[in-house]
Amino acid sequence: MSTGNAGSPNDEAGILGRVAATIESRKGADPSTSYVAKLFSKGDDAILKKIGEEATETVMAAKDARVSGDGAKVLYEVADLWFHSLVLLAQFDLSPQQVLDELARREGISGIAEKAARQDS
Ligand SMILES: N=c1c2ncn([C@@H]3O[C@H](COP(=O)(O)OP(=O)(O)OP(=O)(O)O)[C@@H](O)[C@H]3O)c2ncn1[C@@H]1O[C@H](COP(=O)(O)O)[C@@H](O)[C@H]1O
Repeated sequence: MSTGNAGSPNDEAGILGRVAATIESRKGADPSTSYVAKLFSKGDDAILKKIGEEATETVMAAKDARVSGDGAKVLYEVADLWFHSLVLLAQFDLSPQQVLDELARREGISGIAEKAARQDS
């Protein structure tokens, strides 16, 4: 785990912010030289398809890891999922910082208590 490393060049906000900035810079770039530009050129459905694929591959890697005891593939697949989620956020002009802010807003609020307090629960 990398908690407690705020200020490191690889702290969570740092690396997410840098990759998000690179992704943003690919809007309108040449799809023949950039994977992200290629995804943007294909539009919503192609990006959403990748999210679905990477989520499924994450599930499969976790099931395999329970058998093999090797979690390395889980890390690899979650990185793919997070990366494609960053592309999705950029497609909707949203930023990883906004997701971090939402997590910070929820910090300390029990999921059980939050669900019980919902009007429609
Ligand atoms: N972090 C990533 C990253 N993670 C995964 N991928 C690519 O995501 C693609 C999909 O992975 P898959 O395992 O599903 O491979 P695949 O089945 O061949 O994929 P498809 O061709 O079917 O989409 C692969 O081409 C990976 O190389 C990434 N591509 C780019 N980045 C970051 O985005 C930046 C910009 O990339 P470009 O736009 O390509 O310059 C890079 O500098 C990196 O920081």
